[in-house]
Order: sequence, then C-alpha cells, then structure tokens
Amino acid sequence: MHLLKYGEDGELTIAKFNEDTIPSYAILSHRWGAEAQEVTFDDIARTIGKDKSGYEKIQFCGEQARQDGLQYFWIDTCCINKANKAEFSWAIQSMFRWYRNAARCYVYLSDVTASPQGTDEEASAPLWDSDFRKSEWFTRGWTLQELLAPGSVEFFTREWEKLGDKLSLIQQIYEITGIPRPALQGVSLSQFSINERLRWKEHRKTTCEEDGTYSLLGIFDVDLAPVYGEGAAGAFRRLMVEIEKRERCIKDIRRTCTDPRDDKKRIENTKGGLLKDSYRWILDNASFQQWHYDPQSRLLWIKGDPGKGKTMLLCGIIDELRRSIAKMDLVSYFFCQATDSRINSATAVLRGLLYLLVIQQPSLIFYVREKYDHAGKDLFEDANAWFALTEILAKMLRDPRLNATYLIIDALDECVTDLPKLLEFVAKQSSASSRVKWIVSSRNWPGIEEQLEQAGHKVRLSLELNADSVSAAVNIFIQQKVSKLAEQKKYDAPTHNAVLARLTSNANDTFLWVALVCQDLQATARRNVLKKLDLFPPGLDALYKRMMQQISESDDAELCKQMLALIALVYRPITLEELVALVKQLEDIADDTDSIREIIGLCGSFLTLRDGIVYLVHQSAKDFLLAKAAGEVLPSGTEVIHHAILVRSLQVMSKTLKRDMYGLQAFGHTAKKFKLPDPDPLASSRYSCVYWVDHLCSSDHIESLQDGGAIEVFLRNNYLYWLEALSLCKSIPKGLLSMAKLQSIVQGMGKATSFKALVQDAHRFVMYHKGAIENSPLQAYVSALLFSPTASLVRKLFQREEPEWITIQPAMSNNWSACLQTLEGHSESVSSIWDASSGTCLQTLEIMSSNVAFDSTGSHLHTDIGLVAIIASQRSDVTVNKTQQSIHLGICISSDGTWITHNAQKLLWLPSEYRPICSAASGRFIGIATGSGKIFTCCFK
Ligand SMILES: Nc1ncnc2c1ncn2[C@@H]1O[C@H](COP(=O)(O)OP(=O)(O)OP(=O)(O)O)[C@@H](O)[C@H]1O
Repeated sequence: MHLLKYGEDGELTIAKFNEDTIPSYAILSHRWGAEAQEVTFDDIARTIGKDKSGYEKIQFCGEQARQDGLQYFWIDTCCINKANKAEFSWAIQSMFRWYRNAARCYVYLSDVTASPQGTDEEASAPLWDSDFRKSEWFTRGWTLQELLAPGSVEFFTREWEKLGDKLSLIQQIYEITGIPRPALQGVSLSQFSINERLRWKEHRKTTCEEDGTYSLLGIFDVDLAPVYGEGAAGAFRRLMVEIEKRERCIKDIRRTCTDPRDDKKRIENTKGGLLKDSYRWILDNASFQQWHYDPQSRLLWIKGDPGKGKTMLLCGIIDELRRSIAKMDLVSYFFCQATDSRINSATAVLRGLLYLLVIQQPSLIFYVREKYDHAGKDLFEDANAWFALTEILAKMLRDPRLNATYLIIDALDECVTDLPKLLEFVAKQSSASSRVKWIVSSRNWPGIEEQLEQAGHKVRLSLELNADSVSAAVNIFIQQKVSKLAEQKKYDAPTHNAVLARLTSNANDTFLWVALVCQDLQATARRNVLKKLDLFPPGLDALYKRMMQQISESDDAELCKQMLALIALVYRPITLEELVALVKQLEDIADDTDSIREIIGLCGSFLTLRDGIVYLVHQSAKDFLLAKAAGEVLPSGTEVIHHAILVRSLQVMSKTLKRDMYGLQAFGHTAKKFKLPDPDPLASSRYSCVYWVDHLCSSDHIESLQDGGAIEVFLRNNYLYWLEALSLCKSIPKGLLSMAKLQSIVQGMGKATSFKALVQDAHRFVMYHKGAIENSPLQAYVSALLFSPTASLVRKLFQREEPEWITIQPAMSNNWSACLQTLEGHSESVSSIWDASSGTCLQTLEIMSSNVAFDSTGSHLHTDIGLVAIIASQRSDVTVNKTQQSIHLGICISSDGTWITHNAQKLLWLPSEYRPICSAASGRFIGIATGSGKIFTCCFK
C-alpha cells in the first residue's frame, strides 16, 4: 500500500508498505474532478502536479491528518500505480479494507459550501443541509463502501469546514441513502441480506460500467479479480456466482457441525442463566488484562477444578469481548462437551471455530474453497478432515487481511478424541500472529499443562490461585440463588439465613456444589429444609456420594441406577422418547410422561431435563458415576450396558423403520428439505440409528455377531430402511463409518460366514450409493438397487422393494466393480481425491466424444464407438439429446446429467459411472452412453 506524507520541508513524498507494517493513516473520500486535473501517481513520483486543481484535496487531506496527529494519508488518485496492472487489480480488491483500516476517513464535498448563496428555508436545518442532501457524493458507486467501511467518517465542505461525522449526521445520511442505521454504526455487513445490500447501491453510478460491481466486492466480502471489458452484466454475474458458491460452502460446514452460538445459548440456559456479577471479576484480573492489552501475550489458559465456573466465565468473557471490541473484530468459540460425541473431538472444535470465523468475515472462505471446490462436503468430515482443517485454519490465521481475532475454546479436558493434536495445534498457532488472541480453559491436568508449555506468549490464570475473587463470585451466586429459593418456597427469615450461612460455609469456592444443593432444596418442602441442610456435605464428590445414597434408598433404586448408567454411556444427550426406547423397564410406562419425569427427578441432581432432552448435570457427575460409583451403577462393567443399549437399539429400529417413513412419496425428494412429520416416526429410534454400531464396538459383542445373530437378522430385514432413516437424519456419513467399523470387526473374525459376506456386501453397497441416498432418501430403493450387481446380497434381499415401473433395467454385471466410492459434491475439475476411511475411487473416467441415436425404426441404439443396444419397442418419434440440454417433457436426463426424469420429476439417480455423455429418449425408452463406453437402456412403465 502506498501512503503519502508531508515532510518537514513541506514536500510531499510517497512510500510503500507491506500489509503488516502499515502505519496509522487517514484516507480521503471524494468525487473525482476532470481526470486531467487530478494529481496522479506519476505526478507525485516526478514531484509535479501542484498546479492541478486536484492538488487542493491533497493539501486538505494532509493538513487534516496532521491536525489529527497522523503522518500518513491515502488518496486514490495518486496512491495507486495504475500502470502496474497487478497493483491496480490488488488495489481494487483491497480498497474496502484500506478504508476500513484507516484511522480517519475525510469526505471532501466539493459541491457543499458552508455559506451557500441560496439560503435554506427550513429554519431548523443548518444552512448547508440542502446542499449536503443533494451532494453528488451520495450518488456515486465507490463512495458507498467509503461510507460503510471506515469506523470514523467525517464530512467537510469545499472550504475544509467540518460538518460532522457519520454518527452525528446519521439521520440525514439514512434519509439520503436509505441505509439502515446499524449498518452506518458499524454492525458487520454480513448481518444484512444480499438483496438489502444490493438495494443500497441502486441508482448509484460509476464512470466505468464494471465498477458498479467491483465497488461492491468489499460490501459482500468477496474476492474477485477485476476483468475490465467483461461488461456490467458479466461482472455482476461473476459476483453472484461467487456469492452463491460461498453460501453453499458455508452451509456445508454448518451441516457438519453444531452452531457454537446455539451451544452457548443452550449451556447458559441449562445452567440456569448467566450471572454477570459472578464473572465480572475476571475483567479486572491482572492476568486477563495482560492477555488483553499486551501484544506479546496471546494465549490465556484458564485452569481450575471441576465446577469452579470456567464454562460460565468463558460465556461471560465472550459477551464482554463482543461488547467492547471493534465491530469488525472476530470472536470465534467452541464449547467441548465430553458427554456429546458431536462436540467432543479436535476436528469438531476446528469445524466450529472455522464456521464462526467465515460467517463473520466471509472472504476467509477463500481458504476453505481451495479444498472444498475439489472435495465437497466430505472435506469437513472424512478421515482426513483434521489435516485439511488445520491447514485451512492455519492459513486463515496468517492472512494479513484477517481482522483482529479472538479464539476461545472451553473445556479442553472434555475433548475426548485427539486432544493431544488439538493442544499441539493451539500451542503452535497461538504464537503465529499478533492479530490473533486465544483463550482456552481446562481442569488442572498435567498432560494439558505439559503441551501448552510449548506455546510462547502465554499467560496462566489459575482459579485456585485467585481464590479470593472466585470466593466472592461464588458468594454473589449463593445470595442470588438463595433469594430466588426463599421467594419461590416462601422461606421465613431464619430458614433463609440458615440456608445462606450453610451454603457460604460449605461451598468451598465451587459454583457447581451450590447449584446442586439449590437444585435439591428446590425439591424439598419448606418444613424439611433445616433438617436437610446438615445432610449436604462439603465437597463435590461427597455431595455426589450422598445423592447416590439417597437414590439407593428409594423404591426405584434399580431403575434409577440403570438410567444413570445409560445416560453416562450414551454418545450424545438423548430425548425422553429415546430414553424410553432404550430402557426396557420404562416400556410399561412409555406413554406416561409424568411418571418418566418423576423417575428422572429421583435420580437426584445427576440429571437435568430441558426441552425434552436429558442431560447429565456436569462432566464431574459422569466422572463420578463411571469411577467412584461404578460398583453400584455398573456392577457388571460398562460392556454390559453398551450391549444392552445395542440390543434395545436393534429392537426399536426393527419396530419403527420401514419404507418411506416420512411419506415423501416422490423418488427424487431431496433429503435437504422436508417437513418433519408430527409425530416423528423416528423420534424414538434416531439415536439408535446413528450410534448402534458404536455401542456394538464398546460392548462384549461376540453373541450378537454370530451367524443368524441379532445383527445379521437386523441387516437382512432392515438394511435399506436403516439407510433411508440415516439419510432422513442427515447422518449417511456416520452410517458409512459405522459400516466400515462393522466390516473391520467381522474381518477379524476368521473364517468366512454368511454374516461376514452380508456385512461386506452391505458396506460396498453404502459406499457405492452414498451420494444417491444422501441426496434423496428414497433412492435407496431405486438407484441403489438397480445399479447394484446382480449378485449383491443386499439387492437380492430387498428385491421386493425394486421399482416395478422400470420394465427394462440397466444390465448390471454380477459383481461389484473396482469403484469403491465416488466423491460427489465438487464443482470444479478434480485433481486429487482421497478418503482413507472409505477407499479411493479406483476408476478414472475418460471422456470420449460419442454420439448416440436410435435408428429409424427406434429399435436399435447406435453409437459412434460401435456399440449397439436392441430396443424392445418399435418407435420412430425419436429425439436425441446432448446431455447438457435443458428439461424436456416425458422421459429425459436432467440438465446436470445426474437424474433420469419424467416430466421434470426426478426418478432415477445415475451413479457417476452411469452418467451420459449423450443420451437418446424415445417415448418410454431412454438410451444412455457413458464416457467409459458403456451403453445401457431403461424402459419405464
Ligand atoms: N457466572 C455464573 N452465572 C450463573 N451460574 C454460574 C456462573 N458461574 C458458575 N455458575 C454455576 O456453576 C455451575 C458450574 O459452573 P461451570 O460449568 O462453568 O464449571 P466448570 O468450571 O466449567 O466445570 P468443569 O470444567 O468441570 O466443566 C454451573 O452449572 C452454574 O450453575
């Protein structure tokens, strides 16, 4: 970036800066005068141009900058070397950022004067108001971003007199431009819809037609190289295509992760709301301040024992950062939770961080698209996802255009899968850029300490070493909780005081202990409160132990223990319906929700029920149940419980899964959009569908894996219905992994058995047909069956489900081809594809030019590569379609070549090997020639 500066001698000089060494500068926004009168880059280099009328603007900007204590300033007329094409192109793409990063932006209004000749009639409006409203500056294309990008925009008359800034003039600017106030106040532009942003530029003009679009690049945060000569329509089309590709990519990231903003809301909600007074102490803490304000302190590690309030502290810090930092700065965060397998892995952490970064600064999607355009959605979840995501994130964090960024990860100790990799990444990346600051929290684990030790620039904040602050915060929490209890339960003063005193003396600076006791008191009659107070021992484990003791004494002790064991071992929090399906003893009261809620209540404060989902109150409760209470809750070991969950899962799935559970009817109905039926037929089996194989892997699995065992029976009777259900649950990738796990288990079982053969075939089946079924659930019964080899066990088992309306089916070979799986979803040419979990596509398609046509009788299909198919019907009304042609009535190929359609309704998904390079349709017949030279025909009823 070139910047101007007036030297001591009053001479104007220009200097070039790298992106990361740019000093503080002012920037000018103005309306260009006659081209010949503007001072150019060349003029400055040759120290000429002072006689041009445009020089006055330079003087103005330089003088104003000097008054504001800024040495450097930037003006578009003379700070871009237009002779250098690459520099010019870079400048067009960087302009928004340069305006945004400027310390001051001065708008020079050459058509507004402080004391105009004609006076303003409106007594209340300043004299310049009418000129201001009519100023050409508001009608130009580039000035839109110059108004929106900078934090501070000041308006000056041609006499250099300041009129105000964009905040003091916000009402006028809103009335002139129609741009909503929040956008003028600096709210991130990504918060406004594409259409709304397009509306802001309506009626604005640019001298060069393409600039109408190029001046929007920053407003949409899109990287697009200018191609002058492409015309206004061409440029606009390219912008729209880019935006569409970006939106699709962001949606695909979101499909593979939960939204951390929702996780935060849920956590605050399940924990009873965030109390500001109980986290505010951190803002004045010396370590926190050092991290916040010292550029050399980049990683803050907050550590403390269970229940000390780390998670809520981080929630509070996120809120405070959001409030206090610049609107353009990025805050991205992730809450690990060991009890939920969707958010307890290192890859999930990166996905969540990445997602929040790209929705705040969409141009960062560039780094994702480098890979995503080749690999599609699998990029975020296949076996190599970790490597791809670390590379993407590392590049993003080094991008000189990255806004100041705060990355926050809560509960590293709850990252169950690949914690060491995550720690190594954090330790390395936290030193990488001065613009990026990290906060992580965890328990006092030496393993974490050891790895974070590797990070430079770190600050440690131990809650135990800040006992006074934490203690004060816990006391505030106690007061608030007890007041609420007293009000709800109508405590008299002595009871109120006794509860307060007891909690204060025994809390031991542990929020969670207070929360658990209050939960118990909530369910205690007022008359028993004082008696009960003595029974709450200090310390979390002691409290858990007492809760366990109470459960053991209840009439439903066995049932409660079974429920606790189950909840401690499931891979994500489950719904009430799923709970009922998985606990046999609840079968008899399945419809009695009140009784089920009552039993959950009997499990003491170990469980919380919110929005129909059962949660373990805290990770420390899970730790307690699985270790210290294992003798009582899991007397026969965890394997037995996993096995019981597996058996119940198979039962509930066998009972509920069937063809077309959601009544989609149309064979091409997409899995992306459908209305969830009420009641949801999958409500009780959703968890089982996704996790039964995981429970098998953790169980003592021998008996269920025998020939004729429960799993074989399940697969024989329900395999296709299960795949349909997985598609409806948007979990086909998980299903693929499950089948890979199952296959590797049976592989290790030695001799060939019928079960082993079935699992192998079923694994091939889902790998090959993943795309079709994931796209449209009912294609499990159409494309998947028809394009499986005739000897496929799954095909034979589900012959009854094959569509009757296809009377001539594609001829298939006996056995599976070498193609294991095709990775769908990429939109560009593919240079490299890999997927270690599911194998590589071994077949390469070589596209040959080929023509296909029916002969004059309609009975023979000819191609120029010499293959002929004989058609049963005698038709002569033949049309030949090149594959890229648009929709036809009757039987046809979709314009993207992936479907056979009828009257534009999708019927049959074509696996990539079977997609046509050209096709011929005749009445009910369609002939297809593929790139590999294969020819096949289908006839529809
Ligand atoms: N600022 C706060 N506002 C409201 N509740 C709080 C606050 N801080 C802590 N709590 C209460 O204390 C409980 C424990 O806090 P939190 O879950 O944050 O602990 P933690 O240190 O993250 O535990 P762990 O690391 O073991 O998961 C919460 O469930 C909540 O009830």
